Amino acid sequence: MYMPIIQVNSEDLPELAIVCGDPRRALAISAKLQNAKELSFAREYRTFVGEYEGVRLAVVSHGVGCPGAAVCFDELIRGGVKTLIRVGTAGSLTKDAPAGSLVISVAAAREDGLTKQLVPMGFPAIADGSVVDALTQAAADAPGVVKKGITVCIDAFFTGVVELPHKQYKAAGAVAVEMELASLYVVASLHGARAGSILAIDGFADADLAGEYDPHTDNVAQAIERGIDVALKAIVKLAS
Ligand SMILES: O=P(O)(O)O[C@H]1O[C@H](CO)[C@@H](O)[C@H]1O
Ligand SMILES: O=c1cc[nH]c(=O)[nH]1
Repeated sequence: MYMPIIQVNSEDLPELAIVCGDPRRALAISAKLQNAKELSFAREYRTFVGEYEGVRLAVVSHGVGCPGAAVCFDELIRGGVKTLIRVGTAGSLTKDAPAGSLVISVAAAREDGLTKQLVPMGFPAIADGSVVDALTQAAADAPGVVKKGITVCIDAFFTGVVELPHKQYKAAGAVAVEMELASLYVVASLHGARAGSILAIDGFADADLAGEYDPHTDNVAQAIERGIDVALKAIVKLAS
């Protein structure tokens, strides 16, 4: 079966996948695979396949925001992918997870516009327990701060004239903010796939904590690198 948006044939897709926003990050992850092969680069969707420690996986970029990412997740799952780990970046809501930390997301608050068009708002956007466990075990030896918690998925990155709900989610104990996990968890649940995520913190998203935003530091780059390594180790655990 041909997946018309990501432009990949289902016959070429393995059952495990790492997904990420940035096509350049997909390329960087593919460089850690054996026998890596690029299948397509259509719009923001760049797809590689390869092996890591003998396990076949795909690495696919999904771009920024739930609507575009959901198209990618939907096609991957319809193409036979059964397990997806998102390796992303996020803004922190807690002093306990400063820039350079890693966050394992257990569930996402649905502050996006897309998933309400798929399921009623009462439906939770939740990570799969086995994926969370695999990420937690894989991260046990990772240096630096690794925090586990609820994340917020929201469409707005910059503020307009309406106040964003970051303060309320921070007060409720959410740990980080990003832009695609509601769609990943909802689409995976709707189609019987399992999904989870590890996020590198690139600054504070809450105005009370935020300083100058610079996601391009060595500290953040190293956290992304650690997140990729944790996700690859988790993929191996989930394959067995
Ligand atoms: O680093 P990625 O995976 O792109 O994730 C985060 O970064 C982007 C915003 O800069 C959004 O896609 C957000 O979810
Ligand atoms: O969505 C995102 C991603 C990274 N950092 C943020 O503050 N927000």
